[in-house]
Amino acid sequence: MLELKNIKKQFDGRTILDNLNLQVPDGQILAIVGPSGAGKTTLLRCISGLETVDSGEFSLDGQVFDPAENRDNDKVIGVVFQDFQLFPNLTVKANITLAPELVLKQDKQTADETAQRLIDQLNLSGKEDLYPYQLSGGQKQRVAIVRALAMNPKILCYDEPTSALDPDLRQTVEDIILGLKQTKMTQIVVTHDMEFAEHVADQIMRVEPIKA
Ligand SMILES: Nc1ncnc2c1ncn2[C@@H]1O[C@H](COP(=O)(O)OP(=O)(O)OP(=O)(O)O)[C@@H](O)[C@H]1O
Repeated sequence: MLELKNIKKQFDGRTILDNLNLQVPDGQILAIVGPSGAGKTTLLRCISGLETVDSGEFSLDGQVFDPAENRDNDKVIGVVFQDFQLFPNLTVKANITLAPELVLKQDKQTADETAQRLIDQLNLSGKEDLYPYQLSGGQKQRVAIVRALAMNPKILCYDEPTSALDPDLRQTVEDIILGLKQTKMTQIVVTHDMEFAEHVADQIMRVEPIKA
C-alpha cells in the first residue's frame, strides 16, 4: 500500500498541495482528476520523486521512504509522461534497456530479454530498431509504458494518458491499464477524462486549486 500523509507543496510561496492524504492499496488503480492548474501533475511528480515536497510523509507497505531516492529495485515508481519523453536519438530497444542497464545494473542479456518480453506483450514486435520519430503516437506511448515497466516498478503513474491520442486509442490505453491490473500492478492515473477515470479506477481523487 502506498500512503501519503499531510503532503504539502508550494511553488514560489503559493500552496499547490495542502496537507494532502491518500492511500492506494496494492494492485488498485487511483485516478486523480480535477480542473486545470489544481496540482494533479505536481502530485504525480512528487509521488514519483521528480519534485520534492515541503513537508509530509510517503510510505510503501508501512515503510517510510523518500520518492526522490526510489531508484532501488523494489521501490521504483515509474512514470509515463504525457509527451512520452522518449530519447529521440535511441532506438525503441535502446530506449527501453538504457535505465535497467545503467540504474538497475542489469547485464545486457537480462535487459534485452525483459525488453523483448514487454515489447511482445504490448504489441510492439518488429519496432525494436525504429526511432521514436518513426512511430505513431499510440506506439510511442506503448514504448513509454514498456520503458517504465522494464524498471520493474512497484507503482506505475500516468500523466494524462489519453490526451495526446486519437479518441479510438483511448480503449487501447484502458485495456493496457486494466491488463496490468491483472498482474497486480498498482497504478495512478492523472486524467481530465472523467469517463476514462470511471472505467479504469478503483478510487477517484479530486484535487481542487487552493485559494490564496
Ligand atoms: N515548477 C514550477 N514552478 C512554479 N509553479 C509551478 C511549477 N509547476 C507547476 N506550477 C504551478 O502549479 C500549479 C499546478 O500545476 P499542475 O501542472 O500540477 O496542475 P494540473 O492540475 O496538472 O493542471 P493541468 O490539468 O492543466 O495539467 C499551476 O498553477 C502551475 O502553474
